[in-house]
This record gives sequence, C-alpha cells and structure tokens, in this order.
Amino acid sequence: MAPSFNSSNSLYDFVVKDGYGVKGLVDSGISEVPERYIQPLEERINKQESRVCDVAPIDLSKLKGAEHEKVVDEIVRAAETLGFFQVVNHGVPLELLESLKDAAHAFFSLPPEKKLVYCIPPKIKYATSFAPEKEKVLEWKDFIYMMYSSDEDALQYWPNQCKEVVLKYLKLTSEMVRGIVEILIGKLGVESDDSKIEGLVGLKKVNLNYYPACPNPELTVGAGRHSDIGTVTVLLQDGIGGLYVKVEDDNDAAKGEWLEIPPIPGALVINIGDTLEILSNGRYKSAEHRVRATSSQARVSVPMFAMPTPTERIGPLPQVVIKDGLARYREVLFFDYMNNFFGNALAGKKSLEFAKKNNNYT
Ligand SMILES: O=C(O)CCC(=O)C(=O)O
Ligand SMILES: [Fe+2]
Repeated sequence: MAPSFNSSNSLYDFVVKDGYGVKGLVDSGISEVPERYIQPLEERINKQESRVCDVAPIDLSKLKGAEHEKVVDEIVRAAETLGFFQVVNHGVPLELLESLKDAAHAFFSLPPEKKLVYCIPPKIKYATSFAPEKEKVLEWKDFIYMMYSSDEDALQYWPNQCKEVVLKYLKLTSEMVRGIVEILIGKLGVESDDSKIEGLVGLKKVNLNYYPACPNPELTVGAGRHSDIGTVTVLLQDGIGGLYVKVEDDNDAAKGEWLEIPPIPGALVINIGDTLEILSNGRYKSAEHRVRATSSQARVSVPMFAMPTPTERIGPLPQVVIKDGLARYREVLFFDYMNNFFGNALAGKKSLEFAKKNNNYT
C-alpha cells in the first residue's frame, strides 16, 4: 500500500529526513511522480531529440607505445572541446567495475535505518537529491559519498557492502587521473612535479549514485545541470544510459546541444572539472552535464572526484595568463570554492562565477 502524503512536508520528511530516499518512495508503490519531483519544462530532458556522442573511446594503454603523442593529442583535444571523453584499457580491471556496480545495488537495497548510519559528514554521507533544503524540485536520485582520508578510515567507516571495491577503484583511478593531469598541465607549457600534481588531486571522493526506475521519467531529472568542481572526474556508468553533456565548443556538434555519453562496456568516462578550466584560463572545458531518469530499471553510477586539497589556491597559471594577455579568473582558495558549490542548489556552470573576475562575491 503506497503511503499517502497529505502535504509536501510529509513527503519531504519521508524521503529526506527519514532516509527513505527516492528508492523508498518507489518501493512504497507510487504509480506517478509526486509534484515535488516535477521539473519545469525547460529542465526536462527529451530523449528522442538528443543525439548520442559517437566519439570513439581513447585507448590509454597506447600512451606507453609508439602512439604516445597521438593519444596525448586526443586527450588534449577532448579537454579543449567537449570536456568529456571515454577511455578503455585504463588499468582498472573489468571484474572490479562489475563488482562496483553490484556493490552499489547491494548498498541501496539496505533498509533506510541501515543507510542512515552512514551520515557522518564530511567523512561520509548517505542522502537524496543534491541540496533538498534549497531545491524547489528534487532530483530523482539517492547517493552516498565517501571522502578518502586513509585506508584505515575507509575500512572503518565505509559500508561493508562496498568498502573494499571502492577503495581499490579509488586507488586505480587516482593513478590514471595523475597521468591525465600531468599531460594536460604539460600541454599548457607548464612544468609540474609530483607535489604540484598532488596538490591538484589530493582530495578524493567516491560517490555511489542510485537512480531508481521512475514512473514518469520525462517529467523528472536524475541529476540536475551542473559542472564538477574538482580537477578531473572518472565515472563508471552501467548499461542503462542517461548521461548528457552540453556542447560548449566542439567541431562536430552545435553549441548548446545536449549530447548523450553512451555506455560502452568496460569504458570509463572522464570529465574535466572547474579547477582545470580555471587553471587553464578557460582553455579546458568543464562541461555542464545532467542525468535523465529511466522507467525500466534502476541506474547506478560511480564517480571518483579528484579535487585540489582544500588549502590549495587555484587560479589561472601565470604562464597561461602571460600567453593569453589576461586572466579570466581570480585566484581562490579551493576550500571557499567548494563551500560555495555545496551551499547552493545546482545551477549549470554557475559554480564558476565564484572564480570570475569582478563578480558579486568579492
Ligand atoms: O550519474 C552520472 O552519470 C553522472 C553523475 C554526476 O554527474 C555526478 O555525480 O557529479
Ligand atoms: Fe557530475
């Protein structure tokens, strides 16, 4: 029997405060999406109208051979245009990727009281939607984030259902991210050493995202429009699909068009975050993206966010500013940048405004 929610408050309490999440709502037997989840027309995603991105995945194993420079160019080109690309032969075993998806399903199958135990921010947090207290319309998504501090803490605080696989994923994807960041910084004409790179990717967080099957997917949104704030994000998506990226500057698609990043078995999705856009003075694109809900099955995704350490100051690199003749961003403390992002509802690329020159924040 579906619970009856007499006011929007009782729905909010059930989903957000009591920890049932969207999954609890769906499990309760609802046959249509509640009002609080209905997006205004301009935010809805029309599956039929969007094209699928047909760019082939980049083979990272070729970085070690004769085709090194070609692969470097592919990575740089992708970062300068769409800001999203997929990689294969990335060093993360395919069995691990399968186990991760299974672990995500296992975690979200737990009853709410067992998931709510993992609400010890900023270490770890099980929750629903991005910032429910600030959002008029909620996202059709539950998630848990796990912030990495040490292996010991991870094994102590993270859920049994996923801690070992998430930790392995975090380690292996971190290695890949370091390689990609080294390439991208190097192509800006800037020499980097291990400590510089570590400063840019030293804060690591893994999310398990869970998008339950939705009775009216055309009315809702799984994840609202946003860009990721860190340096680089690595994302595992399952076979269901629904991730869309807005074209900012690409030869093969129209500016402003939303392209779907299709699931490719065994591939990982890489996207550039705000930090790299700021550092490169706008040359690398932190793409706006969002996620559609689906009617058939629950979708899971597992992003690993590699971010600067909170004490890092991020601003356009001096060598790039000299070349460009102007700085498009100011220098900010990553801690402040992060607090601004998490203190507001998602709003496309608005997060970058915080680091723009002559904005209202200074
Ligand atoms: O689920 C996805 O495909 C993307 C999720 C995402 O953009 C995020 O967690 O930042
Ligand atoms: Fe994202």
